[in-house]
Amino acid sequence: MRDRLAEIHDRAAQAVDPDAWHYLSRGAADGLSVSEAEAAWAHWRLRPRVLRDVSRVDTSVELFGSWATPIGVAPTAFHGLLTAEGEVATAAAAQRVGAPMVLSSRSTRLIEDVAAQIDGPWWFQVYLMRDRSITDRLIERAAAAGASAMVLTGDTPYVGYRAPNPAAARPIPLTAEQSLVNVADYLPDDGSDPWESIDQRPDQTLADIDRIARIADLPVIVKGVLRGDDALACLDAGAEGVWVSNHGGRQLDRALPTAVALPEVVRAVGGAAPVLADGGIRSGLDALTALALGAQAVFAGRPVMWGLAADGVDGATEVLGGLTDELRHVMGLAGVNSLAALERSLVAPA
Ligand SMILES: Cc1cc2nc3c(=O)[nH]c(=O)nc-3n(C[C@H](O)[C@H](O)[C@H](O)COP(=O)(O)O)c2cc1C
Ligand SMILES: CCCCCCC(=O)C(=O)O
Repeated sequence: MRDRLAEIHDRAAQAVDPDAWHYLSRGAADGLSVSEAEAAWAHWRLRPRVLRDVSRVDTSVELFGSWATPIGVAPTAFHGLLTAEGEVATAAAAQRVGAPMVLSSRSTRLIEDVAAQIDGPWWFQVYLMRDRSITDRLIERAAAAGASAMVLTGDTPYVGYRAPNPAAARPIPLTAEQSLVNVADYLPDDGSDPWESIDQRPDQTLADIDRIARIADLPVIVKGVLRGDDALACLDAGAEGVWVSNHGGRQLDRALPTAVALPEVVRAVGGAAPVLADGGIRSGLDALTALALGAQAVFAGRPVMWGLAADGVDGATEVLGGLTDELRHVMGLAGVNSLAALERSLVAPA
């Protein structure tokens, strides 16, 4: 899949506006975390089992819904930059593969139009916006449209510093219609800058977990956790899952790679709740490593965006389907035929 992904990546780079490409590719500050994320998975080695019946390898998983694969779509903003159908195309690809889809609060298509593509559950990612009532309405709409969980992103009290493209006229080449599609009806009509109402809210706290769970009447997973003690604090505050992530290296540069932080979080949680993970997942081997380290599901951010940009629904389907096929293949080679059979003893530090 790595070769195929490299090819999709290169075609995507040619297909999209250079400023959009800069937005999706860049990391925060010096870009250390973004460049470390992929390589960190290869610091683990596999300890396969032999003579296990792997004539059928099952990748299905139950996790706030039933899925054919534990490799899902991480929430990423502004898919309208990549393909005309935006998140509607992403959802169609997730539906084809049976992958969990997490819709970003910053989508460029109506929540209801995206939900209509999926015959079953999906999850909604929550950003707490300056005007709390706008966030609350988005949560209510997502729940009404069929979301089965809320993913509260905890690592973005404000957006990390990302060097601008020196040649860019605008940091993100979005139309106002794209960026405000879900919130236009709630904005003040006094001529003020709409971003003042919907910008990130820096005073978010653990108490927001319970608040969101009550508004949605759904489980809340906290995304962006990199420490065991923080995972426990989130669970104590009412979270029903934690998601290990450094936001694709776009928030706090030098934050730990997921491949390093995941074991500490899994140990601390001790099976009390699901642990999810993202960051640098580019192959079935990366996914297998994360799942054996104790993640119940893993998510791809940029690779899905590359697929969308290169080939719309078909491209995103190829990425999700290709990663899943490769996971199935390497599970068999490791001597495991179901996700339940994956366990920590299958991996060791290099
Ligand atoms: C262009 C872009 C936009 C993103 N937008 C969001 C977002 O709206 N909400 C969120 O929680 N995370 C967002 N993320 C972070 C992803 O959910 C995920 O943590 C990260 O992309 C995983 O790393 P990967 O790109 O190496 O797979 C974004 C990432 C990228 C690259
Ligand atoms: C300028 C608004 C960016 C919204 C945050 C999207 C995101 O999480 C990311 O770019 O990363």
